[in-house]
Amino acid sequence: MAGRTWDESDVRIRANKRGSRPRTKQRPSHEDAVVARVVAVDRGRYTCVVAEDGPQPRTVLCVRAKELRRQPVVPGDLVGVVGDVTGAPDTLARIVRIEPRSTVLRRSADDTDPVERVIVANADRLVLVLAAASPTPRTGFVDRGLVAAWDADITPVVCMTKSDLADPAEFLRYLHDLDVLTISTQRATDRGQRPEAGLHEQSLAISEESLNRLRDLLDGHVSVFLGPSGVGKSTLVNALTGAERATGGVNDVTGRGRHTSSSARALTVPGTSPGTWVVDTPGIRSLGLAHVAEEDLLNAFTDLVPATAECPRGCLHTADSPGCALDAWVHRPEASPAAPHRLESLRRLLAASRGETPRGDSEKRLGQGIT
Ligand SMILES: Nc1nc2c(ncn2[C@@H]2O[C@H](COP(=O)(O)OP(=O)(O)OP(=O)(O)O)[C@@H](O)[C@H]2O)c(=O)[nH]1
Ligand SMILES: [Zn+2]
Repeated sequence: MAGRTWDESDVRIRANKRGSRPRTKQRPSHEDAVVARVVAVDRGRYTCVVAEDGPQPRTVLCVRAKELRRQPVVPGDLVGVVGDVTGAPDTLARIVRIEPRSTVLRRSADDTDPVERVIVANADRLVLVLAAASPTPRTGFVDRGLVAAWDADITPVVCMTKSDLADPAEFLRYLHDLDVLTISTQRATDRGQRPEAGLHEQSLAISEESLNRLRDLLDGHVSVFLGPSGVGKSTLVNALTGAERATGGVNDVTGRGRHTSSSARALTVPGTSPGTWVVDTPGIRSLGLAHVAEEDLLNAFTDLVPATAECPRGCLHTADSPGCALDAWVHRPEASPAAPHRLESLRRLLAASRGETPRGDSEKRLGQGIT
């Protein structure tokens, strides 16, 4: 066999040899399926984009094949689609396969709800949106978001909006020792800078400099945006994507443009490379963490993990856990100067994943509220 190179014909020969197996047991292979990205889900109809990397991506409306009935298909999913995939009006294609997911962002309705739902697939960034002021940023929201992101193997980003109203630096210090990307955005001050006519006239204009930095951060990624009400998430998503989701203030008067659907949707970002998506999550304010295992959280603190070997069996590593080795370890010379802060962060996040909220009721509502 030396020097023999394999090619496609070899593969076919081997496949034929196995062809005597009863065919009925084999699922249809749908070799003709084209790969598409699910961008929106609405009452059994899936809006998918075919050829997202090509010069002419097109939108195709799909249903889910019977054999996939029990499997959730969510925005961000890459799926195999057969049938009429031209995207012509009144055509309906069929999703026959869900490609393996690189990540899944799940949520339980709250910390005690054992039922978890996949809300977005294949995201690699979770952008936690907070305002520097109005409303006052809450640490609980960030703690919970970080837990959700790390648990799902998604890179968290903290985005502070309204930095024209207050300096976000103080709040961002809270994230000091955590390996978290941060960015701040603000409204445009230049009165000459207007949103393109008719595009997002309802939205406040965001500074072009902020938007450029954001686009750099998002480029080539699938980013889920999550934020409490009123932080300016829609304003930001509109500015980035040219979408027209109603923003606070204006719609209250006109009642126009309010989207009633609360499911996530993926949007492209003009000015970025193909494959860049922003996933908007209207109506989802936070993520219940009932499904998050504490070990997974601990594993995000790679510097602290070895020290837990000295903990008593079953140690919860909380401040009042008897004999937790972490307390002493963070003050040892070999630990980094940041270690005590890191331990504080870990404990905060462990508390969040257990549904404990150290800061009273208003924090609790913000952290867990789902509207
Ligand atoms: N000063 C200032 N105001 C902003 C900024 N971004 C958004 N806003 C305003 O904040 C308010 C809330 O913005 P939205 O985009 O509706 O906030 P949201 O987070 O989508 O809120 P929901 O629609 O409740 O989810 C609006 O009046 C915006 O004009 C900003 O960077 N600076
Ligand atoms: Zn311990």
